[in-house]
Amino acid sequence: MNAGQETATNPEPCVVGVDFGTLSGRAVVVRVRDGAELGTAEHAYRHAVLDRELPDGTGLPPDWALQVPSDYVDVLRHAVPAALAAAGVRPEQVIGIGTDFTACTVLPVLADGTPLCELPGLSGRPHAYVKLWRHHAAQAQADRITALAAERKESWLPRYGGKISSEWEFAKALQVLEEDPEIYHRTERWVEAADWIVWRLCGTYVRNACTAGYKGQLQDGAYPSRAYLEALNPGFADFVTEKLEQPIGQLGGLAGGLTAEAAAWTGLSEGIAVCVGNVDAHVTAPAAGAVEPGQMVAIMGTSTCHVMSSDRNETVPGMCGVVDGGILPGLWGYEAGQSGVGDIFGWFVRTGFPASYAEEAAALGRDAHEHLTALAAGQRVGEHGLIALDWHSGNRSVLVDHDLSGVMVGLTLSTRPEDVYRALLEATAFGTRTIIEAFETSGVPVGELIIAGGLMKNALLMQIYADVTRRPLGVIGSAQGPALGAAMHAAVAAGEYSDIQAAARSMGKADRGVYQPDPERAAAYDRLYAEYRLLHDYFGRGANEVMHRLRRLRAEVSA
Ligand SMILES: Nc1ncnc2c1ncn2[C@@H]1O[C@H](COP(=O)(O)OP(=O)(O)O)[C@@H](O)[C@H]1O
Ligand SMILES: O=C(CO)[C@@H](O)[C@@H](O)COP(=O)(O)O
Repeated sequence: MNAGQETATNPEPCVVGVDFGTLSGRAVVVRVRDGAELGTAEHAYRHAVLDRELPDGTGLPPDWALQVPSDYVDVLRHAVPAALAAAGVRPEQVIGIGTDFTACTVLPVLADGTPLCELPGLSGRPHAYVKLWRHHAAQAQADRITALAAERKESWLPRYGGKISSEWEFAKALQVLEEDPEIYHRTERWVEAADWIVWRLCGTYVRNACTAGYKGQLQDGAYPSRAYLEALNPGFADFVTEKLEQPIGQLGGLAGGLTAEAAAWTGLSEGIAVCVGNVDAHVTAPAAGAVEPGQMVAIMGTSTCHVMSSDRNETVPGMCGVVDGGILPGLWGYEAGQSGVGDIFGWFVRTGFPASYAEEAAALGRDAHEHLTALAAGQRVGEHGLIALDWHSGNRSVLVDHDLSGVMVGLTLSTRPEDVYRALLEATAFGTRTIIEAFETSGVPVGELIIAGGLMKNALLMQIYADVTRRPLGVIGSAQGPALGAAMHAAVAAGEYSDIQAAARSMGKADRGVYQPDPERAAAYDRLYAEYRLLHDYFGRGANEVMHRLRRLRAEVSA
């Protein structure tokens, strides 16, 4: 008997979680009692990521990454009914829906939530679209935001490890003001996609505490002041009061009831609980059962987010933020990350996978990643003679600089694709170790590492992370960690659990210590890591500004 058949006769309450990722949305139907995942479905965004041109062919400069908001609604229309059907669950059994989103993924809308890119005459204007989290073209604005905050000793700056990212709400909004003032002035609300989708579901705009804190610089109940914003750019002075401020909803809180329109899209019942929005990485921590201080969850997919709660509030260099209750109520939530991980492996597969390898992989029934991984798996540590920097999508922690780029040292005429691939896997592990060390040297202990996300299927990568970090690695017990986490928050919003910790105890899943560090390999990796840190500091901390010079040259030439 499959899960669907089982539940067709079982009236137990269920919740739906929807995870809005970089390329697709995934819905999962979850049983409230024990977190059993009864059915799931995925819907790819029709426009994926717009990084070269708009749908009408208007070209985009380098470092842009946009999305089309109607693609998100299509996920509600397609993935949710398909997940329900796969689960064999009747709509009346579903008592709540929760969502999570990539972040900071942010869009300009009118006061009623209409996206500007849907207005007549604006479909050819890049700044009218959603700016995806990995839109990195606001680095110049981010640099000014950081420099001015440092100069004025703004109290919120240390909460972000001393640097504000170009990925976040203020840098992206300032870019709109400075590059397309008309779009800026027509923007009535500058809204996280995480909140926009909840707005679409329940008709109420509630700003979630997670993105407000991590991406919107809301600390101790206040945003950056008007005087600070005015000093950045006089036209930006009223950004907070005019376009950003909104009542804050706590994670797991009730945003409203499902509207008739959204009930028709999803096939769910009108009026069921719609949970306050949340972020993909942050919802995954309770899904992996990580509700104790010091349990770090790394959500490894196209990028990696490291999230951890702690009872200590310390300044950790290059944090994406420390937010009170930012992951779990009552604890300080820390977020760090790497902007490119699976994306870097994907880039190499697209550009460095020869036809002869593709033929061999096809004959063996492997995809390109599986083939390169299998070829690289037999190597001893250091055998390929390579060391790489994992900055193909910039550096999010601890340097917080998206104008940095990738490096590969040690290439020879005998270097093979699997050597480069393995060096890239290792580089991302060194990036994670750099982040863990930043926590520990700042007085925030990291006890345990639990991995979630699509990359946990790569056993070689997991073993490399255990060896490089010298930590046992656990893995989440779900292929849909974020969607499960979103569903768990929905169960809290629907009143089935008193808080997310209680939901995590019944619904969260992880297998602890699946990968153990090997002392010999760990020692060999220490030597390579020392080389990584040399390159990291040399290219990343000002000794050699070549990466920035190359960016400028590229910008001049493309202009
Ligand atoms: N076997 C593999 N080993 C390493 N990387 C992989 C493998 N298969 C896919 N990838 C990479 O994983 C990423 C997708 O991860 P996933 O978790 O599915 O997506 P997302 O981050 O959007 O949720 C892609 O960037 C792809 O290049
Ligand atoms: O930055 C965050 C969360 O703060 C993520 O949404 C972002 O890295 C995107 O994550 P994915 O790689 O799509 O899983």
